Amino acid sequence: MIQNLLALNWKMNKTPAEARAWAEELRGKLTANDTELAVMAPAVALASLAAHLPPGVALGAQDVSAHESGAYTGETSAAMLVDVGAKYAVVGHSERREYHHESDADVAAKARQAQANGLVPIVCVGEGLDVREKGEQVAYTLGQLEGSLVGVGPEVVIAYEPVWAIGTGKTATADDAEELAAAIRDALIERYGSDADGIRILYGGSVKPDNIATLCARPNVNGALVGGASLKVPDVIGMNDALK
Ligand SMILES: O=C(CO)COP(=O)(O)O
Repeated sequence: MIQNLLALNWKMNKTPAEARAWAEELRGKLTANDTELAVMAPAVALASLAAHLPPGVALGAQDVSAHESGAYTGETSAAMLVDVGAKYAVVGHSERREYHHESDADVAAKARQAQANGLVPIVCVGEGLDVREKGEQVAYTLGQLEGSLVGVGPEVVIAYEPVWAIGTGKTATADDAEELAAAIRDALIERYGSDADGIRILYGGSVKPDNIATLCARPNVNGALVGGASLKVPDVIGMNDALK
């Protein structure tokens, strides 16, 4: 049985003060279940969250540099993220791929760098609307996955996020999510053998308290990567409770 991961991607929302208020509001409200909860916060909010998150809630970054250290103005290294208490780093989110032109090779380099420093990369893949309309979502997404995992070990989380479902209110059906998650699982088994057994595959795209249970009930979907619904504590409690 793989433990579900509820990964909250705040994107570019919340100052450190707002992050602290969110963490304090969350305190005492989480009922224990088998789900791991993790917050992917803006880098400048990580220290504040590390000091104020309820025990057991993990911390993550939304990106990480592909480089160890040095003259890379504006970047944040994996070692810095580990030092501030992060366990995870999202890599290859579709917004990074689109707005920052990150290629699969860039994403793989970031994932390798994360792993080399003990961070668990959450590698994002998923097709756009044009690909979905042509029915080519499986081949496209598996191609992205292959390129994004070059040299990357099995200590990884995969997030399937169809771009057409992100922030649009259009959720993939549980069948859509499972179709891709199962294909991703097969590709991971081919790549890692039995080491793939424990790899969590998340679904992301307009996940909310009222649809998360259905999406994550499928055998190959082991949690969710949530944007909009991660910002308000009652929604987070609702999603966490729904995964019981
Ligand atoms: O991009 C996402 C999480 O990484 C999904 O965002 P929404 O949940 O807002 O659709």
